[in-house]
This record gives sequence, C-alpha cells and structure tokens, in this order.
Amino acid sequence: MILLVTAAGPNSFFFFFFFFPRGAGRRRGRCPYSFRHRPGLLPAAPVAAAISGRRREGLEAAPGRAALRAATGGGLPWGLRPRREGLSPAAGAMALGSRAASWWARLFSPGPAAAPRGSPAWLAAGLVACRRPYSSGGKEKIDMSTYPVERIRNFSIIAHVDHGKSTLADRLLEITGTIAKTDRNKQVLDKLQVERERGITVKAQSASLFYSHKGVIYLLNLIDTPGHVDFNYEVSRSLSACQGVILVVDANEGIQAQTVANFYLAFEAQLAIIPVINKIDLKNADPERVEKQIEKLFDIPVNECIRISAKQGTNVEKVLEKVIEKIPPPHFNTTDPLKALVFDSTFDHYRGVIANIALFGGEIQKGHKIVSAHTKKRYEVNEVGILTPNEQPTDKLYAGQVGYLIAGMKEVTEAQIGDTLFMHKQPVEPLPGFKSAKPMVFAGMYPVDQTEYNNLKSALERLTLNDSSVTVHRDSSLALGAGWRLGFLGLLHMEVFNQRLEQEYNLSVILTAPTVPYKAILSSAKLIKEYGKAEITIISPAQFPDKSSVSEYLEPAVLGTILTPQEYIGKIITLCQDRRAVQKDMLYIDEHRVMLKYLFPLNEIVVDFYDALKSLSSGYASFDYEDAGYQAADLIKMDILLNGNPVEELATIIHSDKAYATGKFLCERLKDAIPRQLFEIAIQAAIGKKIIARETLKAYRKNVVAKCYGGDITRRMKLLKRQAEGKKLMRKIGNVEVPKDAFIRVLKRQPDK
Ligand SMILES: Nc1nc2c(ncn2[C@@H]2O[C@H](COP(=O)(O)OP(=O)(O)OP(=O)(O)O)[C@@H](O)[C@H]2O)c(=O)[nH]1
Repeated sequence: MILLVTAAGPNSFFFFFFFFPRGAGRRRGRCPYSFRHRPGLLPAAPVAAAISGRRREGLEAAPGRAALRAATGGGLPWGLRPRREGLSPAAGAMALGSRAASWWARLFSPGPAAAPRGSPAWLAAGLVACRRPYSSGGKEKIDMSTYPVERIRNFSIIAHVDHGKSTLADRLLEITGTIAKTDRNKQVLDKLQVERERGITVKAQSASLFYSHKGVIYLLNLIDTPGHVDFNYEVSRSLSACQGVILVVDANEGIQAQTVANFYLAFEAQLAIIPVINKIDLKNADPERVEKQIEKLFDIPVNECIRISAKQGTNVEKVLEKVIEKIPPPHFNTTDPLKALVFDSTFDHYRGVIANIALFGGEIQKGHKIVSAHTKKRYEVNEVGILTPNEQPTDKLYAGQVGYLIAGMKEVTEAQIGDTLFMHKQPVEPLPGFKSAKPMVFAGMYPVDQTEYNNLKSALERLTLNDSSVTVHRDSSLALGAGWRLGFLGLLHMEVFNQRLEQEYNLSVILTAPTVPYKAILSSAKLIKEYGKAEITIISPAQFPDKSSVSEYLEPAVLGTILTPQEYIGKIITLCQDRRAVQKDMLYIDEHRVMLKYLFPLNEIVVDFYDALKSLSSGYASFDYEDAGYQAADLIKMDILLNGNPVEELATIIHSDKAYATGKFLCERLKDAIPRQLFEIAIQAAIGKKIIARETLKAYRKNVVAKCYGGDITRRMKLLKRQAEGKKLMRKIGNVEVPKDAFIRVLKRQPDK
C-alpha cells in the first residue's frame, strides 16, 4: 500500500511517508541461492549455523549449501529431495535430529497417510465416513476425535503482497463447503476493517476445513498470512503451527522480494513447500517464466509447480490434493500430556482473551484445569473449538489439531503469544515459544486531548494484546502532555495500528516523527555507572548522550533485497547510493529481472525509500529487508529553536551528512505551520551551538473583525469568540505561542490534506 508523500523535502527522514508494504523484516531466511552466490564471503560456517536459519553475512557459498544438504539428507528447499550424489543421508539425519529427518521421510512417502495398523476402531470408522461436518449447518458440535493426526494437515498460505493468498483461501473455503459459494466472497479471512479498506492482510487468520479425498475426510487447518514485510512476524508465528506451506507466486509479476523472504521462513522451519503459480488467467501471465525463476532461486523443479487461477477457481482442487499428498501430518500423540502452543490471540470485550492454540500433545476440553507456563497462573477452560472461519465450539481438541480456547483470561498480560499451556499437575517442558519481535521504528503517541488519556491507555492495552509486536513505554512531553513511546515493526505497521485505534476504539492520537533505535557506546564512567552498562539504546532524541561522553554511536542496518526489471537498475543503484547503501550482490533471476542486495542504514529506508523505489521503477520493483545488526555512524542531535528556545518535541537524531538538508526542511515546514504572531519569530535548526538553518516568521496581528462594518454585534462576538477558542488551543513554548495542530502537522507522519 502506498500512501502519498506530499512533503517533498530532501532526505526528509522525518515526516510524511506512508506506504508501505513491508516492514521490519528481521528476515531470517537463507536460500539455496544465498549459498551459491554470495561473493567475498567468509569461510564456511558451521552446519548448525547454516541450519539455524539465521542469515549470516559470512556463510560461504558452496560449503554452506553442501552442509545444509548434508544436514538434511539431500537437497533442501523445495526439493527437499536429494539431488546430489555422495552426501550421506544418515549423516544428514543425525545433524538435523531425528524429528526433522522423520518429517523429510514422511514428505517423500507417496500418497496420503493411511491409518496405521492397529489404529483404534474410531479411526477406521472415520476413514469411511465421508459426510462433511458442515452438512449439519454447523449447528451440531463436530466430533474432533474422528480426526486423528493421520487425517490432519496444518498449512499456511504465504506469498508476496497481492499475489492472491486471500483469494486462494476464499476458493479453498468454498470448495470444502466451509462457506457458501457466492460472488461476494472476497478475501473472507480479512476480517478487520483496516484490512478491508486497505485490501491487505495484516493479521494471520486460521480456518479449519474438511475435505474428502479418495473417500477419506481430512481436517485441513489453513492459515492465511500477511504479505507485507512489516507483518512478517505474523508469518513466522503462523508457521510454528504448520507442517507445510502453499507458496503463491503471481504468474505475471513473478518472484518478488517478499516471495523470497517468505520462502526462506518456510524453508528454515523445514516445512513442506507447495509452489503455486496464480493468476494464470491474466493476459500477461507467463507461468513458464515464473516456473524457471522458482527453479533457479529455490531449487524447486518446474514440474512441481501448480498453475492456478484463484479468482476463477482453475486447478484449485489440485492444490488441495497436493496438500494432502505432500504435507506430512503432525506427529503428536493424544496419549501424551497436554502441550498447547498459544500462537496467536485476540481480545473480545465480552469473553476476554481468545487464544489460538496448536496442540503438540494431549487433548483439551471444557472444565479442564490448565496452567500457563509463562505466568504459572491456573485457569479453567470455558470453551474450545475450531475456526470455520468463525468460532465453532467443539467438545474437545486433540493432539495435532489447531483451534481456539477461552479460559477466563481477562488481563492483557495473561495471554502471552508463544506460551505453552499444560494440564494442572501434569507439567511439561514448555515449547521454545517465539523470539520476541524486534521493533524497528519508534514514535511518540499522545492523546489529542489529555482527558482521553485513560481511554487511550486501556485501548492500547487491548490492542497490544491483539498485536503483541508493539512495544509500549510511558513518555511525556511539555507540549503534548502525557503519552507513550511505541515501537513498531515498520511504518505500515505503525499506520495500521493507528488506524485500528481510530476505527476500533474511536480514538484520535498524535503520532510523532518515527525514529529508529540507535545505540551509543559510553566512555564516561559517570554515565556508565548511571546506566549500569556501557552500551545503551536510544529510542528518543531526548536520550541522546553528548558526543563528549560517547566513544561511538551505532545505527541499525538492514540487508535489503530489491527485485526489478533490468531497465531500472541504473536509477535504483543511484537511489541506493544516495541512501548510504553498500551493494552486496546482484543476480539475474531470468533474462529480464535482477535481484540486488544492499546493506542500508535503517533510517535511510524507513520513511520514504519504498515510495522512491516504486516511482522510479514505475511500480515494478519490489523491496524487502532483514535485520543486519548495527554499524558505526556519525550521528548528531539536531535541535529546533524558536526564538532561541529549544523545542524538545522537534529534536531529532540524524546522520551528519543529512543534517543541513533536514534542518532547512524542518524550519520551512514550521514556518508554514506556525501562525504569524504579534512579534517576529526566529525558527532555527542547531547542532550544539551552531545554527545550520533559519527561517523568520514576520510579526502579524489578525484583526478578525476588520470586515465587520457597522453594528452586527452578534457577528463580531462570534468572530471574537472563535478567535478566543483558537487561542485556547495554543501551547506556550518559551515566548512563542505554538498551536498544538502546528506540532501535529510538523510531527505527524501524515501529509496534510
Ligand atoms: N486476475 C486474477 N486476479 C486475482 C487472482 N487471484 C487474486 N487476484 C486479485 O489480486 C488482488 C490481490 O488478491 P489478494 O487475495 O488480496 O492477495 P493477498 O496475497 O492476500 O494480498 P495481501 O494479503 O495484501 O498480501 C485482488 O484484487 C484479487 O482479486 C487470479 O487468479 N486472477
């Protein structure tokens, strides 16, 4: 999604942006490609590192690839098949662990999993029962015991933005009879208002489907995931509840940056991958070209790809068949103690927390006493069920199944995503959970009216439960009052969060300019003692320590991936150089498209890079990034002064190369935003004592009744009253009156209408 940038300030790190389909990448993937084509890389990294999924700058091409193949018993990503002679599958299996090895083994086994010998009678009965559970109209409770693990497939749909994940999910819901087939079914799983308005998925949604294949009914748990990089955390969490993915690629656009990123997430999670080429109905569709790209980048043979049109329903049934054939069933036991992973949660005003759970063992039902491994608190289960896609209560949920649970959790802190729930008096080793999401962008949030503070506080608590990747710290400002400093995964994430506050909680807020988390290595013994450590993280300009007490400033860096048609390469390289980026790699993925890799300072791309990239490539280039740690940077704090007094809210941390342009831009913007007053105002940008930019606002007094000739007293009173009300809105900064909306206009990221 691209939002317009009206403020065309040079390198306007600050304000106005808005777009954008990606977010704080923290991408972790590694592709077969990355093992082959990393120039100038360090010597081979250990196999464990290769498999752990952390993309490291230093992995050597061929050995890394070989190590990975060896460790997994053969060719990995898709392929998941041994294509090279001479590697020992046994050694691979040892390295990866028996669990993963058994997954691969299942993957290669042909045909659907049959009921094992010695299966209980109810399983055998289930194998012939072909009545779809929906035939009852969803009124009867579904007996989940008729779906043992052998007949369960848990999978996610992953893809680049707009490649058709939600549309494919619609068709899967229709084919399986989960929803009635009508023309109105458009992105049914995108339930949030913000998703419908923006036409994007921001929250992963699950649905349980029942599908009859060769006379057997299977329970398919589908999770539709977001495509934008900002919401990638949702994708990685969803994958923890799955054994496979459908990787959708647009037949016209081909592989894009988020296709690569999402592929690696699935690949590293060692999931079965079903490549699907969508939109073959389009006039410009070129599925052959896309298949070749998939083979080249992901090592997936051309003949493994399924060509579909999700919109028209063409070949969608084949996808379901492949899901059953290729995705292994979960391998958990009902007889084990309960082990339920909370992989997502939502907050309902009336029922409290609704936790999405995946059962890694045991079973759960109403009345069970469960304990949270994270909080150690005990709960009694009120309701369990599956999502079809609305909540449908069931009597029980069993190992391998995915559903929801309501257990009287009322406090926002109680439902920790990544938590393990177990049966009271039957403690289990908690599941590893999730690495907490790392905020890439911070901004101040204040109520427009301070009387709304408590409402905003409770809305923030509730919304952060539904979106746990947002971090919240209390903050306050002279001009804007009490508020918070929030950490987001990216700017689109920040936009969406703000929009949800407005739409779901009817609250209007001021969001200040975004800043990235910098670091400083302190040299002053006094400061080190004060902080208790030498390295501190700076999330607000107010925390920026003076250069005299710092040995080095550090800024966050990201490894960006750009996919573009070749004719735009020149312009894109210039743009990247302007943003202080260093080229790491360049590869033709076919005759026309190129993949570029650059190391960027995060603050150079966080605001308007995506817009710039899209506009100079006529919309054809795509961009994704992943965390690449910190790098040394020449950072400074720039103050904004009004008649010599610094305005704390407008201070900013910036690279010294960009200080002059940004200072000038800010002063101009302020000059437009502050109304002329009875005295002249000097608006200055300063670094320490040095003034680097200045604008002057001339004195002025507005005579609001000037046009009122004669004696219409009511009109005069009305005008004077309006002027008095306007003055009330003003906040005093030193001797300059700055209306609050001037702050909003300067600080707010949104362009003026
Ligand atoms: N012609 C054509 N259009 C399609 C097809 N599948 C999806 N679309 C269109 O592509 C657009 C994006 O589809 P979505 O299903 O929302 O894509 P998505 O991948 O879920 O998008 P995000 O959740 O934002 O990442 C919509 O306008 C769909 O109607 C297809 O097979 N053919």
